[in-house]
Amino acid sequence: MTKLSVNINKIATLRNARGGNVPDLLKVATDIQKFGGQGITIHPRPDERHIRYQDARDLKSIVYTEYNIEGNPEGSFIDLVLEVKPTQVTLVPDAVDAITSNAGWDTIKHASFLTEIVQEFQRNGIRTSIFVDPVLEMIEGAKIIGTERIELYTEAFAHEYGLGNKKGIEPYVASAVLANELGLGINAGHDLSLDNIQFFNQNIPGLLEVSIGHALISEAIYLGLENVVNMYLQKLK
Ligand SMILES: CC(=O)[C@@H](O)[C@H](O)COP(=O)(O)O
Ligand SMILES: NCC(=O)COP(=O)(O)O
Repeated sequence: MTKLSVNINKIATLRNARGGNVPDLLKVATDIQKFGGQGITIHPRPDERHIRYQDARDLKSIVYTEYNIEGNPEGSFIDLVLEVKPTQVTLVPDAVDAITSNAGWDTIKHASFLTEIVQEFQRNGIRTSIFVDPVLEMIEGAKIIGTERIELYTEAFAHEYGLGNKKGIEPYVASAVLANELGLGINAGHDLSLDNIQFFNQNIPGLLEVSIGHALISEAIYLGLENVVNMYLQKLK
């Protein structure tokens, strides 16, 4: 079964809106795991617009499932991840001012940089994943870098699926087939939702983990967090 890792960035967004501790991020992370969530994902950005670096530290003792920290591997982010030592680090080529993640790595152009970073995290017992577009050359480049996993950037799939075009899955299927042949673990994320997750999961061979945040937290406003987590788990069977 594909594991569900819930990205709690947007809980932190709501919390930060009033400067206090409501909603309590640590309680939400605890409850998500109690409801059956198999991982917690955070994406601390340099401006700490939602997840703060201290949240990453505080969550370490709370997350007993899989702990995934995503971000652009620059100075303070690297130090934070090496300090916290999560289950997994997902490397994302985000610009500092990006409203959200909007591209995968060029694993050919940045091969030497990413190889060095991946080896540093692996030496510290942290599983690595590289955020990539569903482009075969990028998958091959990720293998050469030596990462254990890739994360397929699923915005394009979600957009096409929302327009009724199921063919948008095709590059992801081809990428997954190649990743399986190369022995790369496959994660996926960005704009996945209750609407599109079952079709995606049913069509991607070897999918290990999906990380879902924006849609899931938004859906929980109407359906309740425990109910939504279980709806995703049912669709991921
Ligand atoms: C890499 C990825 O797709 C997610 O981490 C996404 O970037 C969520 O970030 P925001 O919650 O800041 O949109
Ligand atoms: N890696 C994707 C993630 O963590 C959540 O992305 P989204 O569901 O908030 O778009």
